Amino acid sequence: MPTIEADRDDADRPAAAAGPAMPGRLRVGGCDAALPLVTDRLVLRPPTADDIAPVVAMAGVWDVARCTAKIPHPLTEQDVAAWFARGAQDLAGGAAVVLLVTERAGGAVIGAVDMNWRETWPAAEIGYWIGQPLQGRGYATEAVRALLGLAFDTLDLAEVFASAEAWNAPSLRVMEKAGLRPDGQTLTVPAPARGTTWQHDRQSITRSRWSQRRAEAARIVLVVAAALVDRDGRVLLTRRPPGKPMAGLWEFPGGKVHDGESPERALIRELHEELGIDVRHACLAPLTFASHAYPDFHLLMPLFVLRTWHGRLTPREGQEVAWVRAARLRDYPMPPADPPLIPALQDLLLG
Ligand SMILES: Nc1nc2c([nH]c(=O)n2[C@@H]2O[C@H](COP(=O)(O)OP(=O)(O)OP(=O)(O)O)[C@@H](O)[C@H]2O)c(=O)[nH]1
Repeated sequence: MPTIEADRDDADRPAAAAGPAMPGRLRVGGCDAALPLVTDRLVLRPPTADDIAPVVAMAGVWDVARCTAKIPHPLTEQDVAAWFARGAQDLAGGAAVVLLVTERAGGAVIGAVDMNWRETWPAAEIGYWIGQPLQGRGYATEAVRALLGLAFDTLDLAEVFASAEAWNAPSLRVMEKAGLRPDGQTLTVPAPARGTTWQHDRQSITRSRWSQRRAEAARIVLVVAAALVDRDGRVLLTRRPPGKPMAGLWEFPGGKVHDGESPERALIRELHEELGIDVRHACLAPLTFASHAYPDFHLLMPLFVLRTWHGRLTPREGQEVAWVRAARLRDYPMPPADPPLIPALQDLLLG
């Protein structure tokens, strides 16, 4: 039975020890600790014994195991316990990290990531998997981005690489979205579930490229939005149409502020374009704002409250609309920037 992570001989480590020291131990817990990693939707934390059963249930599925370089099939509780023990040892030794991917809301374990810099320092190899019911929601990309932050910000590594089979399009897409690119090297990778090895094209990202992407992502995009409130105190949400980023999510009507426009003028224009209504500047009451780091830009979005407008409200872009009671706003899935706006609206409307 292959183990979940093959033992590796530290003597094989390249002569990196001649240069600066390998990163030290990562501190876990506490406000200034490196771990856990927290993202919009996830907490990435070291495993505990309570996680063995859920991990076996998820990673024991053939369609998960067959794509990884670590998971044997069938998978036993002993395999997972050994993997966790090895992870704890590596974490303590400052050589690698194994983190479970858990949902911030509810704390359920949904997958795992690992990063190993023992043999490859000052580069690191990463791996990731998400359990089947939760695939396709961008969790792996979110987790990998957090791992890159750990690699470059905290551990000061020079490069991070990963690889996947050419048929594993979802995994390759995760790398692409996280900024990794094919670098012309090939890797021989174990495939324990299949009892073989694979030749993979390696994909990587250097620290300088990652810093450059991060600087681009810090670009502030000013978007302005309105909470239209009707006579019954309900709030208008509109649904992002198919084909747009974050399609299907419910948001406040509005849009980007163009060069030379004030936020109020931009909002008046957007509300006319999107909903066919005419709005007077004096009817826009500033309420609160959203400030959120999306992967490729930083959103700054003032939210105005609007109770009076002229004209018949008509969704002009084919978008779905809903009038929602303040107490029900959280029932509507929104872009990640929006939920922090809800308490201010509820305070205003529910008193
Ligand atoms: N209007 C609006 N945009 C929001 C909200 N929350 C949020 O994250 N956004 C983001 O802010 C940006 C709004 O820009 P937009 O609506 O003018 O642009 P778009 O991407 O839909 O299309 P466009 O670039 O073709 O104009 C989008 O990235 C959108 O996802 C919200 O509540 N209302």
